[in-house]
Amino acid sequence: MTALIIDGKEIAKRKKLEISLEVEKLKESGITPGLAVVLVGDNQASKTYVRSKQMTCKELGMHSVLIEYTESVAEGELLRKIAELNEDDSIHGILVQLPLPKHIREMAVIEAISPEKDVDGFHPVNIGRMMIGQEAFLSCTPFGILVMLKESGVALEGKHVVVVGRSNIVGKPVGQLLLNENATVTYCHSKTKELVKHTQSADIIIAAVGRTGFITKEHVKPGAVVIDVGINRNEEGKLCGDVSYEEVKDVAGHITPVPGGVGPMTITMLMYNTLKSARNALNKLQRTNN
Ligand SMILES: Nc1nc(=O)c2c([nH]1)NC[C@@H]1CN(c3ccc(C(=O)N[C@@H](CCC(=O)O)C(=O)O)cc3)C=[N+]21
Ligand SMILES: [Mg+2]
Repeated sequence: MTALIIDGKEIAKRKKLEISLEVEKLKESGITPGLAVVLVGDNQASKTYVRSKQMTCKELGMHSVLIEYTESVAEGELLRKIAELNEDDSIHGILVQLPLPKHIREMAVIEAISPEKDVDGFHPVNIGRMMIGQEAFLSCTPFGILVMLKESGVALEGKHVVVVGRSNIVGKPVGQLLLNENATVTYCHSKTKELVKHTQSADIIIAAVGRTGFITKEHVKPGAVVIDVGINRNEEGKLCGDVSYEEVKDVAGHITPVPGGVGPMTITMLMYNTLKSARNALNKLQRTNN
């Protein structure tokens, strides 16, 4: 048996087409969705991601601005820029590329972004709202995973999801999002005992550990859905997932590749969130004009 490959790139392409049509409509109402990306330092991977986000904005007819700082920028300067972007009506989404240099408190920066423009869905207000099932910006990677599963016809209700990894930007929110879909969710992490026992009982495994090839065929129940969130680079700079793809694909029912899986969905949901924020801004404008 060989797994069905969940083609993230293809699903992203369809979603981007839908988004671009919505952008067109919004433009007719006089609003162009705008995304501001803040990049600090010259981390090569960060630069690549940021470029890709900007290209996608352009492709979808959205406005984008890039604000760059050197590694030594003061936290205060960053916070002042964010305050300015919060007030800028041409900007509907603000994204500060992570990670930030050590002298900058990431949480202070994230909390400075207006929750209404937090298209990353990292602000505690959006995380909290998502947790209690309220309207919120959903974190892009978890949101992208949810869309991929739905588009692939994977049922979630009553299914056992095992999330391996508990980061604030992937592990924790993806588990919560799938819990909201009535899945039964287990979180595993570096201190988990007998990891294989847990993952072997999973209908869906979300691998978000940050270690190349960490999930092997022994972890996977035959027919399970395996979502690989890993974006590791090997010595040659090649992108590798957290799943040993070649062996797991013979056991799993569905699998996502790296590249071409979760990554393209992450960027697409960022575009979706920016569109949504622009739509919210238009609605607000129309309410105050009435
Ligand atoms: N504030 C903030 N928001 C983020 O959303 C954010 C961030 N910081 N810091 C870094 C991570 C990483 N991330 C990715 C986005 C797209 C791909 C992606 O499109 N990957 C392609 C391949 C890209 C390549 O070849 O390098 C793929 O998997 O097919 C990967 C990773 C967003 N992040
Ligand atoms: Mg830091």
